[in-house]
Amino acid sequence: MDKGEGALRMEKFQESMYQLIVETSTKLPKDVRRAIAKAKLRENAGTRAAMALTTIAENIQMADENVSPICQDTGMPTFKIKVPVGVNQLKMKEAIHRAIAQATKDGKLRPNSVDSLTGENSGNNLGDGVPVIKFEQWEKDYIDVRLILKGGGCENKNIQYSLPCELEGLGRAGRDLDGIRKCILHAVYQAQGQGCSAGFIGVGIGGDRSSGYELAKEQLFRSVDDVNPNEELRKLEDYIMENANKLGIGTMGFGGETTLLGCKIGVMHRLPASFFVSVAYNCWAFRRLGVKVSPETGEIQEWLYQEGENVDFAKELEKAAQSVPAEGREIVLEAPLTEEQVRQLKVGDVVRINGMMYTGRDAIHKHLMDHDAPIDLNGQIIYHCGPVMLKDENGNWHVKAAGPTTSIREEPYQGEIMKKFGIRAVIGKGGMGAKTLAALKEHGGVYLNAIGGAAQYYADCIKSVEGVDFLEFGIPEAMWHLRVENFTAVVTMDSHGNSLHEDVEKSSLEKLAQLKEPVFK
Ligand SMILES: O=C(O)C[C@H](O)C(=O)O
Ligand code: SF4
Repeated sequence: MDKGEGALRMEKFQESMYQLIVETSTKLPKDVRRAIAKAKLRENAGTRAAMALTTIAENIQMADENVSPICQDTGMPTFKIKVPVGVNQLKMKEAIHRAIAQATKDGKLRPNSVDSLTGENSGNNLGDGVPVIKFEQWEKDYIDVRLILKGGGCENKNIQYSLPCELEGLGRAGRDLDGIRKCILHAVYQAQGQGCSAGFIGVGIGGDRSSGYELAKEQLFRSVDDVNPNEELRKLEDYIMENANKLGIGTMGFGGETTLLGCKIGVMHRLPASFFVSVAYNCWAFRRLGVKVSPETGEIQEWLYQEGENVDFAKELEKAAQSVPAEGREIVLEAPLTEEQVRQLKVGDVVRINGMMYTGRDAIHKHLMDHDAPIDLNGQIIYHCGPVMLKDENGNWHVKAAGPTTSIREEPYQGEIMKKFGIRAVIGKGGMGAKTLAALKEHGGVYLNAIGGAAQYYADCIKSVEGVDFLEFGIPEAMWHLRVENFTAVVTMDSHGNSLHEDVEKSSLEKLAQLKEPVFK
C-alpha cells in the first residue's frame, strides 16, 4: 500500500515519528506529572526527599522549556505499533529509523546504541535490535504508535522471580497470590534508590521468561490512574501501592514517604513447571507517549495519555519556593579539594560545587585500573555521568543534558582508582558499597549523591566544556572536563564510615519484614 492512492505518506509519517520521539524525550505525560506532584505534596518541607522532588520538578519544567531531554539516558527506544492490514511495515520501520537518527543528531536522544562485543557506539541510536519495534495488525482504520524510552539504570533493576522461592525479609513465596505479593514488594525493596526512585512498576504474572518480561513491560503502557478490570489484581495493585510506600526508601533512596508512584499488574497462562513473576522497574522519568496516525496522510490525528489535569510545575515551584530549607549543613566547595576539606564533610550535608569536574563511567573506570590518567586527577572530582553533547559549527561542545548515572557499577574499581590518582570526591546516584566506603575512610574521600534524572537542572550548572578525553569510547563514556557553578549534591557516604544508603537499606529491610504475614489467602 505504499504506492498509489491511499498509501501511507512516508515522509509525513517520519515527521510524525520524529515529533513523537522529541515529545516523549522532553515532556513527561500528564498522568506521570500528577503522580510526581502528589508525591511532592506528601513530603515534609525541609527534608532531603522534598529537596530532591523540588529539583525533579524544576528539571521537568526546564525540559519543557528547553525542549531538551528530561534525563540524559534517553533509553532503549521501544515502539509498539498497531496497523491496519495492508500498511507497509518495512517502510514504516525505515521511516522510524530515519526519525531516530535525526532526533539523535538534534540532541533529543543520546547516542545510546553500543556494540556489545567491540564497545563501539554507533552514534545514531541504530544497531542490531535497536530500536525495538513491535508490530501488530488490527481491524481499526488508524495506526496506533506507542513509544517508551526506558533508561538503562532502571532497566538494571528489573527482576524476575521463579516461584516458589525464599525472599530476604519475607520468607517463602509460594505459587499463589500471596507469593506474588511478596515478590512485588521485594522487587521494590531491591531497587532501593538506584533506579531513580520513586518509580513505577509493571508486573507480569506467568508466561515464560521472555513473555513474562514482555507482559511486565506492556503494563507500563497503561495509564497511571487506570483501574485494573481484574478484581483480584486491582486489590493487589492497591495493596502494593499502599504498602510499598511504607518501606521508607523515598526519592533517590534518601528516605521518605513515597517510594512507588504506580503499580500495574497483568497476568497470562504459564507452563505447569514454571511460575514467573516478572517486574519491570521504571524511574520517575517515566517517558512514554503515544499517537494515533492516519494510515493515508501519515499525520498525527491525536496524542494519547492526554486525559486529566496537566500539572504546571512552574506554579507548583512558586508555592514551594519559600518553604524549602535543606536538612543538614550547606557547604560551598571549590574544586580541587584537599583531604582536610573532604574529611570535614558528613552524611546529610548539602554541597554546592564550583570549579572543575571530570566525567567518568564504566569504560573509563575499567581503563584507569591499568593505565595512566590523561590529566592530573589529584584532588579532583569524578562525576559518574554520560551526558548528551552537541558540537556547534565552530567545533565547540555544548552540554544538552547531564544527570548522574548509577554509581554501584563502579564498585569493583572506585576505591582503588581514588587512591591511585588522589581523587577526593565522586558524584553519582544510588550510592556505593562497602569496598568504596572503606576506601573513603582510608584515603579521605566522599561520595556525593546528585539527583538522578535531573539532566536539565545539572546541564544548567555546567558553564563550559573545557576539554574531552577518550572520545573514542563514545559520547556517554568519554571523559568530559566540565566547569560548574553551584552544582548541588548531598553527602551520602563520608570518610567517617557513614553511609545513608546502608542505613536506608537496613531500615527498609526491617519494614519489609513487617509485611511477611499472609494477606491474600
Ligand atoms: O546511562 C545513564 O546516563 C544513566 C542510567 O540510566 C542510570 O540510571 O544509571
Ligand atoms: S538516570 Fe535515572 S531517570 Fe535517567 S534513565 Fe537512569 S534511572 Fe531513569
